[in-house]
Amino acid sequence: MEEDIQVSEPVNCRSPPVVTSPIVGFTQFCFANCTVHKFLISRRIFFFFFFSFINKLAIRGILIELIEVKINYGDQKFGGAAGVSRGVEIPVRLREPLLIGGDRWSSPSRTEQPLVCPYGLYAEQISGTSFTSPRKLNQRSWLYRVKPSVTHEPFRPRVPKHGKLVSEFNESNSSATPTQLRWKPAEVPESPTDFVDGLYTVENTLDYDLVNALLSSPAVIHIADLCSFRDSSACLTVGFRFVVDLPDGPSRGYVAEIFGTHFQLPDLGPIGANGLAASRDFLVPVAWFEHISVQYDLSKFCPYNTVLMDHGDPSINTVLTAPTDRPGVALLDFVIFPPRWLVAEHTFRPPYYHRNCMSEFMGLIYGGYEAKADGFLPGGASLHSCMTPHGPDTKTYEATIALGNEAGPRPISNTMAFMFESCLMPRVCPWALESPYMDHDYYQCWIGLKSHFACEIVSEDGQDVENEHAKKK
Ligand SMILES: O=C(O)Cc1cc(O)ccc1O
Ligand SMILES: [Fe+2]
Repeated sequence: MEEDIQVSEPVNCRSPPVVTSPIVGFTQFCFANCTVHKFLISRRIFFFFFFSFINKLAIRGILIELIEVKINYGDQKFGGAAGVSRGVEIPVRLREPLLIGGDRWSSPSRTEQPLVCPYGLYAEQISGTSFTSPRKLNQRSWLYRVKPSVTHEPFRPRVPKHGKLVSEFNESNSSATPTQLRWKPAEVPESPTDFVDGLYTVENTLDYDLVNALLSSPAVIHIADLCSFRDSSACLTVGFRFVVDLPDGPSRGYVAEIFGTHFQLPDLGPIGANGLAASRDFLVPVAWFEHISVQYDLSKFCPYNTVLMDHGDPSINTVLTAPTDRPGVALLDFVIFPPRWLVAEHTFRPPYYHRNCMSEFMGLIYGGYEAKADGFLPGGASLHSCMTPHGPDTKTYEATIALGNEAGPRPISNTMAFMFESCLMPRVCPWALESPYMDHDYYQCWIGLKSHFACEIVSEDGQDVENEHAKKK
């Protein structure tokens, strides 16, 4: 926008800034608790995206998983709280002053709202929680802008032509299924496709009880691959306007959007003060109008893992969590499966077979995934709904058993999978179920699991089990 000026280098921001203008308005009204979208984009776009959630007049948080595209905000300037995303409770430097020209402060020193702000800027508050939220939960930022954000023309609806981006869910556009679902990676379209047209909804979670009881507001999850470096995630705050640019060409990915609570770093409990995602690694621009609220390079994640026996629960690799009112129950956990060493002794090391009362949407950013020898590919996705059984495919199981108990420490490398784990029941959109990329043979990856049951006592070190395997070969 013409009145916007470029103010200073964003702190830690690695990609060079590109000045863009918002040209498209899009307002989304969301009535579900969780929705998953995928998108494919094939051309550079200038995109103005305004997620507006009006149900119960609440502002919510969006998580965008970024793979290859760069996101620039169209017109936000930050001073005061220094671009701290209200969507993520991360202890970043508060009260960072706005830099203009790289060396001068514009943040008012004594008050958020002086009669006239430095440089003649307008002060504008953006509230992430209700005014009266308890202090420890209250989130807001003060922005100092060339012009307040109210200076815009009326919004025009901008809906994708394909009609597969939805935010109001009902019996006709979504259904729940206990079947394990998996999608192959979709191809990036050859025709020019911008972020809006490339975005489509995979699933949502609608919790009627919660909605009816007004305990928690509906939420939407989108999924997308978007970033200029492949290993990055970003947390965007609802209500922010941003521009999506494609400095590195076509991209595809995952966007998860939630409504209900804000993302925050998980408590570390007995892990102690260090480990997992460190707050210092969340890149927060200071005084810049083109930025993502919070950007996080997944390769910085410090994974914890079992060091003696048994396979730990994936929650150990939670990057961000959006809690519900129930302790330990997440509206959405963002969990990753990064490169790491496997060292457990006398242990089945891959993910265990399981049924989870939470639902699991997974995607693969690059490499392979430890539980699937075939079929789960970068850009693909899987959904294991509440209580849906899943686990390693037959090849992985057999290969693991074949290694036996003498398998030494082994690195898992060149991999980055992620999971969106939600307490809500996912409802899948018909176009996702009927997609040509749907892997209709997914169930076959387990059908080959043989019975190794033997009516004899097997020793706990698994020796006899191995013999039994050997006999059956
Ligand atoms: O299902 C999956 O592959 C995700 C997952 C990984 C793991 O290591 C343990 C449990 C789990 O749900
Ligand atoms: Fe799982």
